[in-house]
Amino acid sequence: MLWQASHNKNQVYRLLQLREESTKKIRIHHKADTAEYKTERILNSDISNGKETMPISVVNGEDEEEAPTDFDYLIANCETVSQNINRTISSLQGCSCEKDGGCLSSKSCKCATLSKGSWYNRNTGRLLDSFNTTNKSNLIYECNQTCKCDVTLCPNRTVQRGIQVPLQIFRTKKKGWGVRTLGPVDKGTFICEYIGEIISDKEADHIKNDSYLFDLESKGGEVFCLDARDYGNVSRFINHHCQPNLISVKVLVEHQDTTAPRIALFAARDIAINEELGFDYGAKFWQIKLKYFTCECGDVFCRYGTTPK
Ligand SMILES: C[S@@+](CC[C@H](N)C(=O)[O-])C[C@H]1O[C@@H](n2cnc3c(N)ncnc32)[C@H](O)[C@@H]1O
Repeated sequence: MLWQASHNKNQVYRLLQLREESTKKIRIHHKADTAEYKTERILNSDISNGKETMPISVVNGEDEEEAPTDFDYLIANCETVSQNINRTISSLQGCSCEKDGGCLSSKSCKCATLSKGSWYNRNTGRLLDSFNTTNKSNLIYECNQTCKCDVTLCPNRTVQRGIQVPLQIFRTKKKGWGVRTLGPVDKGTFICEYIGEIISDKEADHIKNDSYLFDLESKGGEVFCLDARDYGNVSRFINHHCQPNLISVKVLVEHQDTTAPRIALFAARDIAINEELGFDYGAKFWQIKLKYFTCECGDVFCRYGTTPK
């Protein structure tokens, strides 16, 4: 009887082992097969904990890594030491447009005049093709707290309205975490802001992990960087791409100190559902990082891969 019991126990154990092995095989088989059959674990249904306008889920169909928890999710830039940024309300210029009537009309809207034009489509809020994204000193002045326009109707408040497209953090094959869109996105759509801690360029020279830095490149005055290592949002997971589907635009909202603009990421072209998002980290990043790893963007025109074209 004892033998029988232990025999049965062994059998059950072996059966369980076999089931586990076959499950593993199925998972591996599916992994090697088409992406559609991948077993994807939902690790977090909203890493922002309700802070964003839309939930940001985290999934992993590649390895055993759990959702990242080593940073604080913020939806606005922060400082851990006070920086020399002019945030006085008296230096803020706003428009006197009634309701939404005049906003974005260069003739009467002060914010459009400061922006040297109107750069958002008044119906969709999308960035217009006419905005020159290659000139990094171009700035968009969104309407602010001193403007007379109606906040809900004003067409010059795209970035301050927050994320409007469903985004997901997912495990990539070769680049750690990445971000993709769960719906199709039209060219010019605001995707998300690059959030981080505002630090001076001198502080940036001495930080241990420089992988999450975004250079604010100011001409004259203080030079700041955004460091998303410890404080950031979904954008800290967006990888570099040599032919990116995102472009960055400097935007001023609640203060107009041009040395510390907000960084908004917009769709550089139409983006397909489930497509990974990427922006160009710039030559400075790769000058340092090429000593340690090469670009895995996989584009035929990749500039920093193992076989640069
Ligand atoms: C701002 S983080 C992006 C999120 C990162 N993948 C993660 O898992 O947290 C930048 C780091 O991601 C990786 N990365 C980003 N783009 C890459 C690329 N095109 N090729 C290889 N690694 C990349 C590098 O390790 C880089 O230092």
